[in-house]
Amino acid sequence: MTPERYRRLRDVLDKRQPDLTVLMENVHKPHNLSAILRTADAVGVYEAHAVNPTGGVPTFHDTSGGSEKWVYLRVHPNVEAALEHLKGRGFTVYAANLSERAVDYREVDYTRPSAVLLGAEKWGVSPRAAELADADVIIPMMGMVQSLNVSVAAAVILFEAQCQRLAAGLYARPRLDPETYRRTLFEWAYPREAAVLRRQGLPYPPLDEEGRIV
Ligand SMILES: C[S@@+](CC[C@H](N)C(=O)[O-])C[C@H]1O[C@@H](n2cnc3c(N)ncnc32)[C@H](O)[C@@H]1O
Repeated sequence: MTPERYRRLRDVLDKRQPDLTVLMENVHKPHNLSAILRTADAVGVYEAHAVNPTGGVPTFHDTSGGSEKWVYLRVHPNVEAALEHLKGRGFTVYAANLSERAVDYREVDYTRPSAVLLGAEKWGVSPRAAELADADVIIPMMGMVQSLNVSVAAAVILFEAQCQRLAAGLYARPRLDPETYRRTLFEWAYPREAAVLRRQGLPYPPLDEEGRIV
């Protein structure tokens, strides 16, 4: 761990947004999942969510650019559990959904705790997930094709959120609580050591100014 690398990790962590996330409902193609995580990393999502009925760990593709190392992914067994988890943490859930009731995605205030729900490649957001979400948002389509690729839709909406959050100054100071920040920094800086300590149930040691284990 060089001091430069340690500074870079801190710079990125300083911009992480614990109250902005995505929920991928049965987005099963590894290249789509990976592309969404890559965008999530770019806008500062701290933890992303996926509903995966098989309960398995989603697989990644090289389109992720390694972003699965920097964005935690929490997998839920079904949409009910995922929505309960997010709403219990104060998130408003916006379903990116091509429905009659959907509002233009730019009308939403993403500076408030926001989760963007994305639907499966073929079927879109399920009726149950749409029913549980707080609102539907749509990216207006002016062409012949009805919908965007799911990872493209995610990028359009997440970068609107980034734009609003930049204007509101939400990237100007660290947003993670100090304990989460400290824990995450250790896991990013020393992933192998962190995994061993976790398995042993031991706490992470502190790091010095230059990122060395004390
Ligand atoms: C390929 S689309 C699914 C199309 C599906 N036939 C449908 O009717 O929803 C995959 C996902 O991308 C998102 N998406 C794609 N285009 C969108 C748009 N114009 N507005 C909002 N979300 C969109 C939605 O979350 C959608 O579930």
